[in-house]
Amino acid sequence: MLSSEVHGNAGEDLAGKVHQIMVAISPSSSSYGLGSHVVCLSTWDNAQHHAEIVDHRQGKKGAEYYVHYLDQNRRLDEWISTSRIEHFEIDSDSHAKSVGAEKLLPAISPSSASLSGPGISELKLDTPGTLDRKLTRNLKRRYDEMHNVQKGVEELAPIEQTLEKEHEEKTKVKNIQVVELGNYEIDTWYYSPYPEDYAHAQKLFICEFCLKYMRKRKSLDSHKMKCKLKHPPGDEIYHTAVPDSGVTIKPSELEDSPSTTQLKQRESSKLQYLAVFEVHGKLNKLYCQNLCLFAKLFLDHKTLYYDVENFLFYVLTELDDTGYHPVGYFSKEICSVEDFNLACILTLPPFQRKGYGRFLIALAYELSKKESKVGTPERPLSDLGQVSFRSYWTHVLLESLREHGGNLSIKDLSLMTAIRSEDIVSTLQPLNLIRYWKGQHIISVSPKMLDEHLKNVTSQPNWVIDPAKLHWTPPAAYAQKKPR
Ligand SMILES: CC(=O)SCCNC(=O)CCNC(=O)[C@H](O)C(C)(C)COP(=O)(O)OP(=O)(O)OC[C@H]1O[C@@H](n2cnc3c(N)ncnc32)[C@H](O)[C@@H]1OP(=O)(O)O
Repeated sequence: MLSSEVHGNAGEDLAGKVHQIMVAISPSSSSYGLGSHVVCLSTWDNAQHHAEIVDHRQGKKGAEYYVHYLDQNRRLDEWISTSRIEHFEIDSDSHAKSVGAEKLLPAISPSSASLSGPGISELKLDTPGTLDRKLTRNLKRRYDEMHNVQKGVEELAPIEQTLEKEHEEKTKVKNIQVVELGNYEIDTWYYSPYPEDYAHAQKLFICEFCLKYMRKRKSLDSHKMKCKLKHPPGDEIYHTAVPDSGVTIKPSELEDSPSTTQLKQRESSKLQYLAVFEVHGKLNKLYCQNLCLFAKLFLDHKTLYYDVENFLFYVLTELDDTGYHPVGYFSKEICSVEDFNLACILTLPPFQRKGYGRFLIALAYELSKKESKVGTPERPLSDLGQVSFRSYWTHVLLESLREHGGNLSIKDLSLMTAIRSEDIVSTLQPLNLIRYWKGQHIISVSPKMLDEHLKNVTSQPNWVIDPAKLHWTPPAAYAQKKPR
């Protein structure tokens, strides 16, 4: 496949530029000033929430406000009409202070209050705040490290604070509201720095094979006639078939290239054929840039957009008789000095909570095993990233301990699973399976404790990756490859 077959865009002539958010009308024409605090009815649960006015504009039916719900993730920010604003909070400062304090410890645990909204049906978060008040600064730092808690802006170094504030300012209003990809129309979650001509389109049309983005359906239709890609432009490194029930078909039971008849048979028996493609950032730059811009619509934090050359992208696809349709991906730095085995991970919203995130995480660790390395995901982790990694680590570690009768050191476990020691400690400690003895952490576990914990894990399918079926060469060998 030639990389020139990937049709168009990414940065276009504006590569690397991040756009300013438009402010449609001046603050004076609004009855709620920017930054003021209100109580309003959200559209995602129709309940009252404290919110902050982030932006405003003149809509067809009057003033509209872009609000950030103070106790929620930014993916739930939205434009609402004045009729949804129930009242204005005069004492916004004191409220802001209390909310700021609550936001310090967003640790995620499987118990406690749940949260809902688009794409987030049951995210469970610890009720924060109480713990914070009891911790000294030192203890809190240790707690944060242990639990992957992200720092508040005020805790960052000055240069990081400036960058963080700039990032917040530039990305505070979601620019593109909807994307159409294949058979799906997907509501976006966050701002993405598409080039100026596209950055403020209400909706973008995206070719699901080359990820070129367009503003008009007719452009997409004519593009489809020309685009020859039927899968991501790279090498297939793994395939498997999974039934809807989540039980794995052994890769050995799969023929190498399924025929249309076989695919139809699978369809009737509700089998889903999955394939993962490795796409090299240097060999297929445009595709990878388009992928990053698209992924940013669902990733809150800074991510790479244009400097993709030093990364590999592992794109998970579902196969049907029209082609390989992307459902998620993760990126991996070719040479990570910090032992990161995954930079960014995304499952597209329509495919979330089906086990694909865990499949991709498991794949990232299988690649680390092939490299004889231990790995860890790049920080910061998003709330959904944390919950997914913690679930994967918990499951894999408990299973390994059960298999070996609990008689393993942290180092043994790390070598066996490719999970970094710090992640092992932070996973097993809250389960009371770690003791601190003579200055070190040691695993302290009985079969009964393991059985108890294992009863509570995994509601999602757990697709096992068969290392023997993984066709993959560690990245060092890529230095010699030429663009295709
Ligand atoms: C290093 C980084 O990249 S951090 C950034 C991570 N990426 C993002 O935040 C982008 C947006 N989010 C996503 O793309 C997805 O939510 C992912 C990739 C994090 C997870 O993908 P999914 O395909 O939904 O994950 P999957 O179905 O395998 O579930 C994994 C675990 O997370 C849990 N989980 C996933 N979504 C949710 C949710 N909304 N609420 C509660 N739990 C959830 C699942 O229940 C499962 O745990 P369990 O087996 O213990 O039940």
